[in-house]
Amino acid sequence: LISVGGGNVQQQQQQDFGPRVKGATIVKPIVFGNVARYFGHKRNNGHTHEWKVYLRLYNNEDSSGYIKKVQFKLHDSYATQIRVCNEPPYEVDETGWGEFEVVIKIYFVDPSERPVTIYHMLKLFKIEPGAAPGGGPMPVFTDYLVSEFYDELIFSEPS
Ligand SMILES: O=C(Nc1ccc(C(=O)N2CC(c3nccs3)C2)s1)[C@@H]1CCCN1
Repeated sequence: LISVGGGNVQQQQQQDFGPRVKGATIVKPIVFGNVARYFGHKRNNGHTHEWKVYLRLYNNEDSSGYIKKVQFKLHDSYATQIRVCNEPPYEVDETGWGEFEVVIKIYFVDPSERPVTIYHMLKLFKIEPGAAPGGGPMPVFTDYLVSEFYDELIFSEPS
């Protein structure tokens, strides 16, 4: 569970969750992850897959009232390593050849709510037991792959 810092929200009413009750806790379910598709061959630039990394509210609820922006930090070999989404959909479409960690950072409308950082390991290949030398797992390029996780943003209303 991801707790969003102790914002002094009640005075500013920055987050529009509707009427606030003292001591209440607001839970916002989120989904983040990536989808990937194998091109079926290696391109001239060495890229083999297109992929999309994303973050969304679980039920696609409107987040504009309390999420200001979402940043995706890619590997430093990508042009513009930090991709910023100032409104939904919070996603980055790219191509590549390998898997690496993407750092997702959620900034909130209320400046007193600290940003939340999520680490997602980009997944392109299914690891399946294969005939790798030494019998280890053999990465398989499947045509389409989804690697998706659930979490919750917890906003605690100071009592
Ligand atoms: O793969 C891995 N790291 C990767 C980092 C970046 C990757 C990638 O796909 N690309 C760089 C990007 C561009 N190059 C030129 C213009 S954009 C396409 S892969 C690690 C290493 C071993 C296990 N996983």
